[in-house]
Amino acid sequence: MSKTIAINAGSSSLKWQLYEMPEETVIAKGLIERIGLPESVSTVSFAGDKQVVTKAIHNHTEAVSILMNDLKALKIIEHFSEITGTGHRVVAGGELFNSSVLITDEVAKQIEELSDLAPLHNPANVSGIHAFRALLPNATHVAVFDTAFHSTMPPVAFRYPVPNAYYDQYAVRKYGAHGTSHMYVAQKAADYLGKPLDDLKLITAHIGNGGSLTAIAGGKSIDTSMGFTPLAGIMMGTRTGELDASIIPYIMAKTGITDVSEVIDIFNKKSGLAGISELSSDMRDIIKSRDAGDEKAALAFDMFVDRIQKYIGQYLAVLNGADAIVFTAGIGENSFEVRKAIIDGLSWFGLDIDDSKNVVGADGIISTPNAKVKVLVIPTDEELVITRDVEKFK
Ligand SMILES: Nc1ncnc2c1ncn2[C@@H]1O[C@H](COP(=O)(O)OP(=O)(O)O)[C@@H](O)[C@H]1O
Ligand SMILES: CC(=O)OP(=O)(O)O
Ligand SMILES: [Mg+2]
Repeated sequence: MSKTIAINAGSSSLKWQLYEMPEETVIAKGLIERIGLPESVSTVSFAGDKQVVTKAIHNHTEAVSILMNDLKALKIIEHFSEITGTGHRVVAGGELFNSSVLITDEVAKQIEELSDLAPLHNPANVSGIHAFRALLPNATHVAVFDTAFHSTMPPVAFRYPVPNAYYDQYAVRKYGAHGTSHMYVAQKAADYLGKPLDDLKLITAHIGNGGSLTAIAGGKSIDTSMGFTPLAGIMMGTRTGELDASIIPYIMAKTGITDVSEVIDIFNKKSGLAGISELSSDMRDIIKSRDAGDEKAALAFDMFVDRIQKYIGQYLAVLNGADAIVFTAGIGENSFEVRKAIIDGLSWFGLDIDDSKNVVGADGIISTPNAKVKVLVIPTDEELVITRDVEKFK
């Protein structure tokens, strides 16, 4: 018996779970959310109790300190040395990492150097790695990459139509993200549908603060909406998703911004739901304001839904039809409003939501029995996938 902790740093959150392994028993888990927003919330569940603390948490380094402090203060563990394994979600592995690896000084450096491919994420992932390697010098530390699952994409999907030299010399290509989540919910969907994953065509929609859709055939990622970095694809909490690259020099010329990284920073951090609503990046806030009559929040909601519908349309084409669409992550798991708005607009494709199943706490199939393409809600478990990978190195 030994304890392993999985650390999942997202753009707005830090999720962790401490497991007794190999039993996969969850000893305690935590969710630090709304990082960087007013009223961040830290929730720890342990021994049947739930502690919820609301306070400003400015960045992921602060979130990691809170987590470490809680482990001892809440008596979840007596000594840090009880933790013999740590698994770290790393968003970008580039072409260097196609599977999980043991973290050495060299690997930690490489992950840091890959930050250009995930500027909101890899630096946060690295801060968790450094903190835990310093705290637990004798534990097994493993990096689990979001991009690994997408390494099966064919060139027709992962190449950009730019001159070949950019790929050949600089590896400019689509890498995707959220791979552990897409993989996990695809496997679960096969269980729900009662068919082998090998025989299924699925569209998985991981919709959180960051979000991506993946076309999965026979359990393999064949296309995904995130790109060279997690800026691409659907509209997100603070990110633009897809847009015409010509906008960049145009905005620079019009506004007088001279540093291109400033524009990219605006596209990463001040756009998406936050940019259109001028209110919040958080879908709960958007829905509340829309319902209260706020027009900008309503437009933000509608644009968000529109972009997801378009990717579903694309992937129905890429897969030449699909057996099911799976919703997961913060918004996909929790917002029946978002799910309904998306599916109601796709009835021509044989999608039909069952309102009595599309409710708070939905889990499993939420489409009607006659729907040609099934719709499912499956809570993701990136932490479990990460922890299982740590065990392979122990
Ligand atoms: N009950 C809910 N209704 C609507 N949206 C929700 C609900 N709970 C969480 N969300 C949304 O989920 C998003 C965060 O998703 P999450 O997967 O945790 O993000 P991250 O990308 O940081 O991992 C936020 O936009 C939040 O508003
Ligand atoms: C890659 C990415 O956007 O991750 P998250 O949704 O956790 O921010
Ligand atoms: Mg996430």
